[in-house]
Amino acid sequence: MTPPGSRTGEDAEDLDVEEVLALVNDSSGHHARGPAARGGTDGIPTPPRQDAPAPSDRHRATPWPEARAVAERAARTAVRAARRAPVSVPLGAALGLTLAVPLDALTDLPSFDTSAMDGWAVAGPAPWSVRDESVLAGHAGPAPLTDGEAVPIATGARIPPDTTAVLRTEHGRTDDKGRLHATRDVMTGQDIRPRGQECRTGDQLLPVGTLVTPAVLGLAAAAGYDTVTAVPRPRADVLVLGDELLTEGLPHDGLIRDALGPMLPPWLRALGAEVTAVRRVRDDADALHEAIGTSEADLVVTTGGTAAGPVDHLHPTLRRLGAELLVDGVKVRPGHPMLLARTTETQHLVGLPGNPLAAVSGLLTLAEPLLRILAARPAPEAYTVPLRDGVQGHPHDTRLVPVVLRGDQAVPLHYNGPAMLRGIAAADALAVVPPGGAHAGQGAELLDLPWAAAGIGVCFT
Ligand SMILES: Nc1nc2c(c(=O)[nH]1)N[C@H]1C(S)=C(S)[C@@H](COP(=O)(O)OP(=O)(O)OC[C@H]3O[C@@H](n4cnc5c(N)ncnc54)[C@H](O)[C@@H]3O)O[C@H]1N2
Ligand code: MOO
Repeated sequence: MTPPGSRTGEDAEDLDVEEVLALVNDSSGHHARGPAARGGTDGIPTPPRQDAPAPSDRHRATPWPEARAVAERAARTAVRAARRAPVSVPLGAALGLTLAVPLDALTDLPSFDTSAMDGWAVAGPAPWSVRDESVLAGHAGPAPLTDGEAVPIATGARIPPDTTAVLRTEHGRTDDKGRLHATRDVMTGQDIRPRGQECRTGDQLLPVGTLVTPAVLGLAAAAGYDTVTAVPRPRADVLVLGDELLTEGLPHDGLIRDALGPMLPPWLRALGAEVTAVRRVRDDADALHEAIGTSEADLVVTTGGTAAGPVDHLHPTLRRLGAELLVDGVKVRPGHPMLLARTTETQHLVGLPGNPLAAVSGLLTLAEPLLRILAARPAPEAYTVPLRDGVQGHPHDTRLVPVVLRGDQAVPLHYNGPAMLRGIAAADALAVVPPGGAHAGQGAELLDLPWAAAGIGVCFT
């Protein structure tokens, strides 16, 4: 095993989905846990990491693109350390997973010569005498035809031996003696799907690394699979911090509704995670320490407590746990206090700011790349769309602005303040607005939202 941090940054960049998959497949079950695995605790020195900021940069915010790259590298390091074995998952539970072995056909498809149409199986030239019985889908072994014979047949039924063609219902006419005639030319083999037309047993249908979509589930079932072998879903625990949060009813007396508890779990699932726990943690340093320290998840997501308020316990707690801060603030608005920490060799923590749109920003900046690599999902192709309206920029930081897609333009939405969800709830994507802003017509990179057309929005289970 390559020890974490021993690769050069350049090598680590080259570790792509295939290598992640290779590591998953070559699982040795090594999984460091507990305090000894926490860098810098119990007198164990923390080795220098290629994905940690240099000590002099520790308290400087990371540029937005770099923060995402750090999250990817951190995940690669965790994949190398964890070496989680591939899992066999029933088709009904496999949506959104990544194939860890190729999907090879377990059968010929079709597995028998099949009628492509409702009509008659015919043998030899017209006219044909028509048998009384019909051949239906699901029937086994129809009797062979002899020349001059026809038998009614349904779409999907087995073709009787010695059939020369299938004549569609609408292309046949029966005369007064009950003989069948064709109203147009009949080509040998027409409307017969020959066995193995789509694949032969053993053919590779899909390679390793394929995302399991609804169509993949359908293909796997057709090809004889009950389960697929996939990269295990990364586990995520969500810790919602804040004594001011209500879980029901109207805000009152300075208390507000928790917007993140309902929003984050399904969003994390759409990003490929299995959400193993959603816990509310009161504003108490010991409670937070216990919640993080006992989590067995690959990713702990906290909300709130990232800033320097009187009850913002996250930084001190991470220090107490001996966690290593890989990103401590990002040059992005909203969400700049977001953070990424390595809590153990195989576990990371993403600290999302409490303001709800700032939390979304942190989710897409840090949690998305981390989960994508852990789940061995392919990176989405970056794409840009012209902005219909200019967007004011931050002087130094990237801005993420909710947009809707209208025609071939992205229309920036109002209500994009850090504490607002009204814009993002109506949005198709977040536009990445560089420092200094963007003028009308300028192309902006878009981050798709999971429910928008291009994403795997089908993960809402
Ligand atoms: N002195 C400074 N204060 C703040 C700074 C700063 O740089 N210096 N940054 C501001 C920014 S930007 C943000 S974002 C927030 C981050 O705050 P925290 O992560 O510490 O979060 P909280 O203080 O706990 O909450 C902030 C805000 O969000 C509300 N909140 C929290 N959790 C939820 C939830 N689950 N659902 C809905 N709303 C939530 C909370 O009530 C606060 O209003 O810090 C600024 N301050
Ligand atoms: O993250 Mo804060 O303003 O950037 O809400």
